[in-house]
Amino acid sequence: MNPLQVAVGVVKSADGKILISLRDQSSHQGGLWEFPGGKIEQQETAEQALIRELKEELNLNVKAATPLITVKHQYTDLLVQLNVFLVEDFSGEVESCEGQAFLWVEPDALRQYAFPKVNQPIITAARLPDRYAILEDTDEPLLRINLQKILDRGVKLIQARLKTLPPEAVKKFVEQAYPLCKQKGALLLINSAVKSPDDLEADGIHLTSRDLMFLDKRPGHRRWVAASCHTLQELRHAQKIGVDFIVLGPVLPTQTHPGAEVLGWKRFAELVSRINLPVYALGGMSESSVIAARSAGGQGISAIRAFIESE
Ligand SMILES: Nc1nc2c([nH]c(=O)n2[C@H]2C[C@H](O)[C@@H](COP(=O)(O)OP(=O)(O)OP(=O)(O)O)O2)c(=O)[nH]1
Ligand SMILES: [Mg+2]
Repeated sequence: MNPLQVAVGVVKSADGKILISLRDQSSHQGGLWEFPGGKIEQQETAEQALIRELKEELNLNVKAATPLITVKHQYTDLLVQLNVFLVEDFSGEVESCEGQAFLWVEPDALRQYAFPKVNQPIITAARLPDRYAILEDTDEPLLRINLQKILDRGVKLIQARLKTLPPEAVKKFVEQAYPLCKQKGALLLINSAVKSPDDLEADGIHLTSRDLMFLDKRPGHRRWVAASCHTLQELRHAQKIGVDFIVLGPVLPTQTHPGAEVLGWKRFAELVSRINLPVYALGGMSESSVIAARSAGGQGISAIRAFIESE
């Protein structure tokens, strides 16, 4: 059966708040909060439907929208596909055209509201940025310089992938790095290949694909859990155990692995479409690849060099 196609907007104000509205009691999934939107009509693109629905429901004029995430869900009574857009460019004051309640909410507070079940990955996508920097092993002074470069570039999500640095040096580095990240409003995740990652204070853990496949449930005490994936099997396992977001690659050839087999954007898009999770593209990315990643259904890009080399 073909899913019911729905266009949905994560509308973000200039001060970073997100618009949610209350579904009418009598509607499907009634009484729950939602991101505004509605059914795509015949002969309409998802974007046209989004523009029409946001005008009809809230009197908002959407000026630009970029794809954020697509999720599919089988309710007992209905199969839906939500085509979600990020809307940062709009005009008009929000009005409740259908008498519904609405609220502007901080992204991190979205979890406190009751949404339909399928909305969980949309909430995660709304809270995450479009760039995920990987901080690689190198000697310590350079590591600090690289972290500073990443932070100065405004990247708000960072993975410390310190696989070969001795545990004491990792601990010392993370103790300095975490407060710096906090100061800049950036999240710091520790790669699971680090010895005793649980002893380090940070925002979460980034599982290697190997560690991911060994787990049969989400490491519970972590605020954020991410994972590296290369195959559909790994993606499905990550979704099953409740990982928050994924890094998938290699998408394009890299200087460090010239002959390696890559997915390409087409296969990346296919794989992303099979799961309901935010996915960052890894491998051969530059800052400008964000647009390609988002068009392919991804959350954005993950990279090592792109954020420490000069633009
Ligand atoms: N708009 C929206 N719909 C959602 C969300 N989450 C979710 O499961 N849905 C489901 C509920 C509905 O089955 C379907 C969207 O339908 P809708 O009720 O918004 O459609 P519409 O605005 O065209 O409504 P109507 O004209 O039929 O009254 O998607 C969400 O965050 N926003
Ligand atoms: Mg609607």
